[in-house]
Amino acid sequence: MIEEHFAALSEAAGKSASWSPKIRDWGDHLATVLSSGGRLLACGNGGSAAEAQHLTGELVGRFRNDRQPFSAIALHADTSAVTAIVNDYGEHEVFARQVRAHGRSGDILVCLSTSGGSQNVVAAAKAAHELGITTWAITGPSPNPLAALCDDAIPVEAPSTATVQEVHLALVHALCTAFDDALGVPT
Ligand SMILES: O=C(CO)[C@@H](O)[C@H](O)[C@H](O)[C@H](O)COP(=O)(O)O
Repeated sequence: MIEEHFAALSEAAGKSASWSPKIRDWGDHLATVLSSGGRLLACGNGGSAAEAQHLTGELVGRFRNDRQPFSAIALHADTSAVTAIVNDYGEHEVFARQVRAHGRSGDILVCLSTSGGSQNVVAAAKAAHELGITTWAITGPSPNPLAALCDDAIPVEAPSTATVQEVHLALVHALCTAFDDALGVPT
């Protein structure tokens, strides 16, 4: 089973290289938005929450070398806001309400979901559309509701949730590479 896990990861990661042109476009757009004072929001559940926070951490901190910090928020990470929203408005509102609080027209929302069907993430994408926020989905196999709803999507065609999540981390790092390239951050 362990050997099969690595074989599945290797196959899925290899296929994902075909997304390089789109990731380059995303990195260019992200650099334009964040450099002009915009913000990136990211959301996901469980392992995808960890990937969302990984992405925002790279932007607020740094990725490959020193550069200015950028505004990026992982929407699961504020435990006081999360618990209050779930308690007062219901679990499906947990990300959508924070999109309305923190997002502005022209910002970018990255939605991570292995199933592409988590209702709280779908609700966040819908709230973003109402505000003129660009939505990007990073999901498991297509078709899925999130990929269909968002402005653009990278669906990872892999058989298990674990493999999809592992490829999502590689995509997050690829996006950070494209972002730093666009900004001319030295290697
Ligand atoms: O990490 C794992 C499984 O590997 C789980 O925590 C998983 O992320 C959770 O079940 C999520 O709720 C799944 O949501 P999603 O990726 O389908 O949107």
